[in-house]
Amino acid sequence: MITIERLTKRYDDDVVVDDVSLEIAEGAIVAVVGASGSGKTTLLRMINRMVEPTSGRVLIAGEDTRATAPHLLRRSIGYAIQGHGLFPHRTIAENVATTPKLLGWDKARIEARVDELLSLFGLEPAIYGPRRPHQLSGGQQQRVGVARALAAFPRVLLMDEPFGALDPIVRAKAQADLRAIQRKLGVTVVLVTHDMDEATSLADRIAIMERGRLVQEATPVEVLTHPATQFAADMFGADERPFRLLSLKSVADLTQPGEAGGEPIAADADRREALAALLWSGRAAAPVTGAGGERLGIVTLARLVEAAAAKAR
Ligand SMILES: Nc1ncnc2c1ncn2[C@@H]1O[C@H](COP(=O)(O)OP(=O)(O)OP(=O)(O)O)[C@@H](O)[C@H]1O
Repeated sequence: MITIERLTKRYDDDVVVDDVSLEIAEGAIVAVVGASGSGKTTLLRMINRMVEPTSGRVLIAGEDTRATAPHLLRRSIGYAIQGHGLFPHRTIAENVATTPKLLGWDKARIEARVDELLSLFGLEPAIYGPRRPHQLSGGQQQRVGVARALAAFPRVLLMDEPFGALDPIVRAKAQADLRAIQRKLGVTVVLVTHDMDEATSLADRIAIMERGRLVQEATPVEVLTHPATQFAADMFGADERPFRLLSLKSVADLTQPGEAGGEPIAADADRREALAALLWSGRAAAPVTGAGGERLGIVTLARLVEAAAAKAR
């Protein structure tokens, strides 16, 4: 749905994005990761023409982005950044309404859309709509930033470290919200992040940048188990890899018949959580329960340890 073809950006003699080609499927979440200065933000900003490529092109739904004036293109592509970029003197409702207003939607339609989005992000419209950004917490502002980016039904959402400033608990909630909302709206997301857990848990595919070049583009499992370069391996941390691999799948299909005592583990819990629960409580197995609390069997420490090995994928 987004086709990036031989995209290059040069500043004088500096090649900051170097001949990058990438296909992004409709409705996918792609995380772009890489060291600081590797060209992630520049790549992202070439998609909505905030930065004009030196050469190469971007197609969205088959259409060359150069066919549309940049300011019009940006109305059809959501953009959310760290620090939210909210207009401080506008209310939350006005912030979310920014693009619909530019598009000339009528008042009733804008109001309905603002209410819908604020509710979707767990912000009561009557309470938060009239407030100014400084009257919200960082996590709430971040959600407004994403709501604003989604207001005019973009097919593409670009996110540059949108959760970077959030504490781990709020961040996990924001990531879960994004996942749920993305699935609901079917929007294609390109997400620049420094957080490898975020990349592995949120993204369908991970694009790894190294000095302007795209060195690997693959699923999280592939990136973890078959990193294309030493740098790609280092990025995901040798000592973290087994745990990240475990976090990609639930315990459901490791469940086996048997009896075990103690606190049960939900079948949809991820395997990393299950391993932590067993290690922490000093058990070799735990009961597994379904959505309705029914017993499905047990998961053992041994199965989890087996599943953490690269060859187990
Ligand atoms: N307008 C510009 N003029 C000159 N050089 C630039 C410009 N914008 C970015 N660069 C350079 O391009 C390189 C890539 O920058 P970019 O912001 O894309 O990297 P990044 O991977 O997003 O980094 P970070 O993770 O630190 O945000 C950097 O070396 C940066 O200094």
